[in-house]
Amino acid sequence: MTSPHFPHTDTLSAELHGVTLSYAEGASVLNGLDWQLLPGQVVGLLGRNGAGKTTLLETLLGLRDPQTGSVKIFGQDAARLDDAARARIGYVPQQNDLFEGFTATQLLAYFRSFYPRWNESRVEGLLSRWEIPRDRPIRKLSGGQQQRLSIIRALAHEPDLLVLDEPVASLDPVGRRDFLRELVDQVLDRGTTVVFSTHILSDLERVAFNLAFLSRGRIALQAPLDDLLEQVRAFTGSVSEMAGLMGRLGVQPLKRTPLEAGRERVLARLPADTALPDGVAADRVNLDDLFAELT
Ligand SMILES: Nc1ncnc2c1ncn2[C@@H]1O[C@H](COP(=O)(O)OP(=O)(O)OP(=O)(O)O)[C@@H](O)[C@H]1O
Repeated sequence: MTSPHFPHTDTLSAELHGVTLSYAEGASVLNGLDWQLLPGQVVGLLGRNGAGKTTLLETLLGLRDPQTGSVKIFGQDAARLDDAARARIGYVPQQNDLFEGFTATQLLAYFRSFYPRWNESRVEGLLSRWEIPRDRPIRKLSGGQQQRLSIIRALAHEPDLLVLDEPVASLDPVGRRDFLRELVDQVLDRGTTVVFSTHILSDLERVAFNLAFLSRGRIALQAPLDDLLEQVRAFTGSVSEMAGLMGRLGVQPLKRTPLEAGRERVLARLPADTALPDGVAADRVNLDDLFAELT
């Protein structure tokens, strides 16, 4: 999603290589993870509870130090970003970190002072449209109002990289729709790179997202949602039939699930226009199936 008026850059928005991270008392959460975010890409990060999405997003932002590997944002070491690069990032954490004693007006005035770029008319528009009380202490706002304010703060300085950790968790369906519309506008207007984690799969289907599946500490697969729905198929048969079929099609299974009596279900991504051998039944999968099988 790029157009000629965006500043041209070949630099990756974010780049992680061989990233391993474990917490002091646990097994590794990220396990040799490689990941790239291209400029203008919109990526939905999917993973089960506890898979490590928050850990990954915090590591990507340089807020956590991995034990091994490298993390770069706009080509710079994420742990040592200069001020100019920092000002190009917007972040909505899972637990909002708004100063609770401030009002929305005070909070936004405070953050405005840090950023060379600040879109006041967008801020004003969103505050009104999302009906955020401006002069009440933030701790007295509802969870959804606080989350909206956190989103406004992250959009206000027109970031080039926007990272959102479960941004819609406490929004009602109308709030989620408004938020997604705003996100799409941001991407269309500015070519922003966006990555966000969510469990609400129907929201992902509303925008032409790339999906990244986090499983066992790695990005198991990243691809445009439309391509996945078009190309991924489920096959069922004996283990030997499935091995023969995958060989004939020249594809690696994405997931193998053992069934009774020596049979298995195999999920595979077929190149576009693959002709299936006669008599082979292939089921289409939906986003729920992909989430269940790939995370
Ligand atoms: N500060 C911490 N100290 C120790 N362990 C942690 C810490 N934060 C997370 N973990 C553990 O790391 C794993 C990954 O947690 P993380 O919050 O990154 O997952 P998640 O995919 O974001 O989960 P959810 O979908 O439930 O928000 C979990 O097993 C969690 O218990």
